[in-house]
Amino acid sequence: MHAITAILALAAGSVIAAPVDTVAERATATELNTAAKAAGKVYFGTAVDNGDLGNSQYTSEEKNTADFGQITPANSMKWDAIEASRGKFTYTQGDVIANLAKTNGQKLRCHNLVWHNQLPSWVSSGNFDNATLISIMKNHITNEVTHYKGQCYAWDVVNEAINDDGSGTLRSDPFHNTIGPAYLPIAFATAHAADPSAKLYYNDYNIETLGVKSTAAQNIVKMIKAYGAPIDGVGLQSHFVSGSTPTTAQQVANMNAFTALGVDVAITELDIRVKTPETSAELTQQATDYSSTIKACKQVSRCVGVTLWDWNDKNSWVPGTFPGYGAATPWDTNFQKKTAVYNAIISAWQS
Ligand SMILES: O[C@@H]1[C@@H](O)[C@H](O[C@@H]2CO[C@@H](O[C@@H]3CO[C@@H](O)[C@H](O)[C@H]3O)[C@H](O)[C@H]2O)OC[C@H]1O
Repeated sequence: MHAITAILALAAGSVIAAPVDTVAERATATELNTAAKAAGKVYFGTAVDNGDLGNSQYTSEEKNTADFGQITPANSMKWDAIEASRGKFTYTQGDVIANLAKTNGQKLRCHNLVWHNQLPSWVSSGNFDNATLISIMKNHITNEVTHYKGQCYAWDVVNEAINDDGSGTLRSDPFHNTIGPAYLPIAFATAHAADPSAKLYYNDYNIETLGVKSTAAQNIVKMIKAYGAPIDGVGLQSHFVSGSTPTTAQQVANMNAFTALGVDVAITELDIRVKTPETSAELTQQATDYSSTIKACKQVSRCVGVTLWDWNDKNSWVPGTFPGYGAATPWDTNFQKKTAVYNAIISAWQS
């Protein structure tokens, strides 16, 4: 169900096309992306991984823009995929995802430029001095952002810079260890110079409720701005566990702390894992947890959209990463919709 476009005549001779979101439209938007847009959001989307594209059941749903108006490459734009050897840039796999977005009319969230994981060993073990590593990082960012210039709605510029030890300090990784905290504003300023129209995000997990790590992420936003570099948003990854997913109120309070700093927020990697084998009671709880999370984004006007990581249990990274857990997405391993979860998301957008 697409938004009706009304033509509003304003001043003499000037005509502006504006989307009209009517009550009737909101009530009849019955797919994930159409419902999100009817609720005023920019998109509802999903991660897409190149290795999954050989399956026609997968691709026919992946390109269904009624459900997914946005896609994120799960792996193919990461440093190890793009610049596995110093100065040798390979865009084949990233281009496959970028072209899918273009062909299907989906927004592209580009992911990611600077991260301690999936970083080739020539960078992680290179023991470069400060000036050399700054030059390597800037060259990587400039080359990749320029290659995708005009195609990325947003870039996750820096991923997961904060420690998990409850200290709120920056992670010990090659960038922080060598360049210091300034690597963050340098990365954002470099990305902006290469594509001024892409929205630039800091993206992390366990920053979805107020607390030490969320405060550290807020401090990153402040620091980037204090250096005079641009930052447009914070990505709340939202890899949740069913039964201990934060409440709507907790997520809203946290989102508001970020938006008070003048940035957007987005739920960038939503999945809600359950202990496997899953019971029907657990799947009912999971539907409630999806609902709580969507309601939070619905209630915060600067929460621009939600991305699933991934949309189905067959291709989800969860069972391989969190042993004993799975069934984390709204579609099962046979690509069948989990009706309770799917409908809970739609109802939450309509709430
Ligand atoms: O063997 C690797 C395999 O382990 C790798 O898995 C990917 C790891 O990253 C996953 O995405 C991240 C999940 O959470 C956040 O921390 C990050 O922001 C995301 O990038 C991705 O879904 C997995 O497929 O894939 C490549 C294989 O060579």
